Amino acid sequence: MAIALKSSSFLQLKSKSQGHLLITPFNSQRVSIPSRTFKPPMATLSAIPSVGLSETFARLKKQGKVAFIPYITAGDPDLSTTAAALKVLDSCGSDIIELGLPYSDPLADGPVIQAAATRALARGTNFNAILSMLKEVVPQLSCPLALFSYYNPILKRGIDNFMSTVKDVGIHGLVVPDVPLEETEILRNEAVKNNIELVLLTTPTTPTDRMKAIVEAAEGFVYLVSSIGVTGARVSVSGKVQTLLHDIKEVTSKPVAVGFGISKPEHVKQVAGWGADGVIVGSAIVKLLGEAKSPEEGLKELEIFTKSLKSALP
Ligand SMILES: O=P(O)(O)OCC(O)[C@@H](O)c1c[nH]c2ccccc12
Repeated sequence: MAIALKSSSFLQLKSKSQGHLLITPFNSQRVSIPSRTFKPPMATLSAIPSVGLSETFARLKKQGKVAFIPYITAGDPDLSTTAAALKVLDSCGSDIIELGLPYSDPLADGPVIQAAATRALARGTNFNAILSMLKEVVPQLSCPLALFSYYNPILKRGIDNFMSTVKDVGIHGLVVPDVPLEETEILRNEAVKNNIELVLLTTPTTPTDRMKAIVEAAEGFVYLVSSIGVTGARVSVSGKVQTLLHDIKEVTSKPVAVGFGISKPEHVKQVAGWGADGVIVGSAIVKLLGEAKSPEEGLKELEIFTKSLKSALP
């Protein structure tokens, strides 16, 4: 299964020196997939934040604001710290939180998130435990949650089963980095049934026609990967992002959030200034939580860091 998935990945991954991975788009064939209008979850889920990703972006846009979207890996350093971290991120003004399911073969991740996933799995973090944690914590959050998962764990559970299960714990969005656009239809069909928005990614090397098809099919927001390679903090954000944002915005009015390598308030400010609707920060936060002397220390540092990133945004 893993080999078949790799060969058909949306992000084709090529080995590079020093074990790094280069991400290039899979192919340039254009496929037209109808987009849909997001419907908010039913009132019966009133305990759970009922505002989805697109609605969150729409609200922020009216206020002239840019979404702050932190990413953390579930189970690192342990699930109770993840639960506490979700609450800290929420109370410090995160607009959407991206929560990663730890996976043993995280192809698009750099050393920091790979290590976080390894630690989480080594502690025995599994899907059911993550679901139980979410069931308790999501009703206490005011911002929506997007789950990040590689395709294999979703397939393993059955796509329909996976979607209805995560919907039941209040998940609003899904990011799957290794599904080619051509294979997203089945995922989207199940996502639609469960009011889950399927976020799609475009990279600096995605050909224009393919970018247009991705943007057309994306829900919630378009994830613009800022640079080729794997996740991880970088010294600066490539100036190319400004042009890429411009190109995407010429073909869509859907919100665009930029991620990969964004790790400082200056980066966040710069990307917002270039017209992004949202900014995603992963590795810098994951590192801080994973390398803290204790979970308590990590949560304190998380609060300070999140506030500094958030306050750099309009
Ligand atoms: O870690 P970074 O460089 O800040 O990048 C965002 C990020 O962590 C998150 O969106 C993400 C984690 N793993 C991924 C794999 C592919 C695409 C995106 C991701």
